[in-house]
Amino acid sequence: MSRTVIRGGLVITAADEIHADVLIEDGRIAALAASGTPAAEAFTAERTLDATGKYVIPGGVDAHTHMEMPFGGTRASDTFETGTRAAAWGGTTTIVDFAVQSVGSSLREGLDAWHAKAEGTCAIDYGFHMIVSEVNQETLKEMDLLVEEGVTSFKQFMAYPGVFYSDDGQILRAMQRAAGNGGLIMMHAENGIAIDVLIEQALERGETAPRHHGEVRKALLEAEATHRAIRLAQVAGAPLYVVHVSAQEAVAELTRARDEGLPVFGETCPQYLFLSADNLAEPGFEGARYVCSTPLRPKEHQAALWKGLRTDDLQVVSTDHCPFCFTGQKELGRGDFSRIPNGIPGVENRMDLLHQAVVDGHISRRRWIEIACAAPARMFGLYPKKGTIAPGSDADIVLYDPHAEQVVSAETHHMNVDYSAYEGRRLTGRVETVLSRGELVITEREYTGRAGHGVYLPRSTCQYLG
Ligand SMILES: NC(=O)NCCC(=O)O
Ligand SMILES: [Zn+2]
Ligand SMILES: [Zn+2]
Repeated sequence: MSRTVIRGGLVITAADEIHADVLIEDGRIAALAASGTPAAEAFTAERTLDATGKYVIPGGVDAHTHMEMPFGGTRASDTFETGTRAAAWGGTTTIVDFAVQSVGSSLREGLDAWHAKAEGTCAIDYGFHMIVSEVNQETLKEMDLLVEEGVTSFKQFMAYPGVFYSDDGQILRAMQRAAGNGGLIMMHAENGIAIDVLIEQALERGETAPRHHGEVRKALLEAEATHRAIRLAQVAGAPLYVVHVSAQEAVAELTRARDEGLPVFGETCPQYLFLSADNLAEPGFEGARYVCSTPLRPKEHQAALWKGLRTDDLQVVSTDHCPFCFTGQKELGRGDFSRIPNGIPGVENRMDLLHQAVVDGHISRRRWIEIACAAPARMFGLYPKKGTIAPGSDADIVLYDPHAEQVVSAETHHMNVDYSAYEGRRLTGRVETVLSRGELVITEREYTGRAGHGVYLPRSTCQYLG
C-alpha cells in the first residue's frame, strides 16, 4: 500500500474550508482530520507533503476542451499529450474533450478515433462528450448505446452551417432521445444561418479584419438561439446545458428559464470574463488571436457573467481550450476574418484566472472550487470521484500558493501554441504541486508526471437531475 499525507494546508472544497491533514492511500483519499489533532497526528505515510501556508484544493475539472481537433481547415495545436500536460501545470486533473462525428460517419467511428488519439498519451484523466454532426435514425440509436458506455453528453451546433450545424428538427429529435436515455444536450447557441448572411454582407463591404468577427456574431443572435434551444428542450422534456455563454442577453434567457424551474444550465469561459471585444479590435491582424465563437463581447457583458456565476444562473467555467498558433494557423484568415480558425488556448490558465477572480472579489474561494471542480464533475457524472476532497474520492489534489505572483506568458506556458491570450497579465496565486490519483504530476513546479498516466473516465449521467 502506498500512502501520502498532506499536512498543514487549508483544505477548500465547494462546501467547506478547514485546516486539515489529508491521508491518501493507493490513489484515493482515505481520511481527513483537523491539523494538530490526535486523529491527524495518527496518520502515517511513506511520503509527507508540507502544505503550510497553501491551499489544498481538488484538481480542476475542465469540461470543455478540444485537443487536436480538426477545425477551420487546420487542427488544434495541442495533442492529448501536450494539452493534458499543460492542464496539469495549471492545476487541472480531469478534462472532458469532444469526440467528433464526421458527416457520413457513425458516432462510434468518431468516438473510436478520439479514443485512439488519447489512449496512452494523457498526463491526467479524461472523458469524452460526443459532437453529433448528423441526426438520423442510426445516430439516435447510437446515442442510447453511448450513454450506457459512459459518454453521457452530446454537443449540437446551431452555428457553423455546412460543418456541424443541426436544424431545429434535428435538435428536437436529439433532445427527445436524450430525454429518454438520460443524456445531456450541450448546445452551441448562435443563429448560424443569420450570422452567415451578416458575414457575407460584411465581406462585401470590405470589412475583413478580426474585429468584424465579433460584430457579425451578434449578442442578440446568441440570445435568440439560447431562447430557441431552451424552448426546444422544454418541448422535448430534456435538460439543456448551454456552452460558452458570452452575451448578457443569453444569461438573461438562462435566468428566466431557471426561474421557471426548467433544468437548464450554463457554462462560461475565462476569455469572456477577462478579455473583451477590445482585444479583437487590436490593430491590423493582431486581434486574430482572440477569435473564438461565441465571440468576445464588449466589456459591459462581463458584469452579467460574474453575476450569473454568483447567483448560480451559470454553473460551470470551462476553457473551450481550442488552440491555434498565430503563425500559420490564425493567419489562414488574413484578408477574411471568417477564415480565422475559431478558438482560444487556456487549459493551463483557468484555475489561476479564477483564483484571481477570488482576489478581485468577484467570487468566494468556495465558489471558485464549485465552478471549476465540483459543478463540472456533477454536471457530467464524475462526482464525487472527481471535483472534491473527501474520503473515497480520487486523490486529485492541488497544493496552491495563494500569495505567489506570476506573469502569464507564452514564453513560460506549457501549451503547444505560440501565443498567450493573457500575455503579460499579473496574477496572484500559483499551482505548486499536483497529484493525480495520488501520483505526483507536478512537484514544486517541476513536471514529474508521464504520458499514459491518465486513464479514460466513463461517466454517469448528469447529477443535477433527479
Ligand atoms: N469555440 C471556438 O471558437 N472553438 C471551438 C469549437 C466550439 O466550441 O464551438
Ligand atoms: Zn461551440
Ligand atoms: Zn468548444
